[in-house]
Amino acid sequence: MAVTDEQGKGPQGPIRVAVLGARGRMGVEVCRAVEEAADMELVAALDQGDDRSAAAGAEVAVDFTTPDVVLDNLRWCVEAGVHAVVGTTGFTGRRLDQVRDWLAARPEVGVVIAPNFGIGAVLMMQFAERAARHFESVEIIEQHHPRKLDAPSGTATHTARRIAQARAEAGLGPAPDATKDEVPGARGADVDGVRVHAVRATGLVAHQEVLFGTAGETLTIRHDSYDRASFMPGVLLAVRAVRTRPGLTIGLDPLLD
Ligand SMILES: NC(=O)c1ccc[n+]([C@@H]2O[C@H](COP(=O)([O-])OP(=O)(O)OC[C@H]3O[C@@H](n4cnc5c(N)ncnc54)[C@H](O)[C@@H]3O)[C@@H](O)[C@H]2O)c1
Ligand SMILES: O=C(O)C1=N[C@H](C(=O)O)CCC1
Repeated sequence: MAVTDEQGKGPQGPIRVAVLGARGRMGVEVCRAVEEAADMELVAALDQGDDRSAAAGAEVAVDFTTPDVVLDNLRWCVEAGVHAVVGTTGFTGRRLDQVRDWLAARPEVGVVIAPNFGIGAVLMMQFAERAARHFESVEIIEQHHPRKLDAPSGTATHTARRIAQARAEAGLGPAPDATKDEVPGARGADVDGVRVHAVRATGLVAHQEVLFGTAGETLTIRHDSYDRASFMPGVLLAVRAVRTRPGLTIGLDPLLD
């Protein structure tokens, strides 16, 4: 593994980065950001059907593919000793345990999996977690472009889990809801007891509102990504950090702190 300093410019030069999903909406943006970063070098830009072994020369692989292929990519990275930064969604608790198992056999490898690399989105989730114990009601409304494959979004699912955990720790029960008669789906998905509503519309990129309510007041915490450029500072931050963070890091929070 290459020896590099904190900025990535070590005796062996810039951080060698491979991008998986390079022709996708995020992949194109990540390739551009890596090429523009003075301390990084794009050594492989791979998409479906390409030979993955071209990424073996990378120190860090960035994966923005699809939930059905990401685990296979990640397993390959860990086994090849390539650190991984993963933005692809679909990580259930079981999938994360699977990644931990692979990492146990390669403890020097680092993996960062973040449902959202937008700094504003990371703060929105932190604020929502902090507010959670003060409000009896909470619902999440996420809005995305219509070509998105998964619903609800990884960000909304992650936010809901964090809110549910904070509510449980505060001893809050289920949010009040008298609904008896429901058109299926009208009340959204139930993620750990938190209702999540997924909107898809042309013109949107990635947006989320967390709506809290209690007697006489509501609090809305909202984040908007209008452009995929919003994710790039977080992706580059993770690429720089992952080499010195062996094991699994979930979310960008520990890197921001
Ligand atoms: N964490 C974040 O901040 C963040 C931000 C945006 C999107 N996402 C997530 O990233 C993922 C990708 O989003 P997108 O909008 O770029 O999707 P996309 O469909 O535009 O791109 C996915 C790309 O992966 C490629 N691909 C499929 N199988 C592959 C394989 N086996 N190897 C290499 N490439 C393969 C596809 O051909 C495609 O080019 C989604 O899960 C999305 O939810 C996360
Ligand atoms: O465009 C997408 O797809 C996005 N996916 C992530 C999610 O599911 O939360 C992050 C936001 C954009």
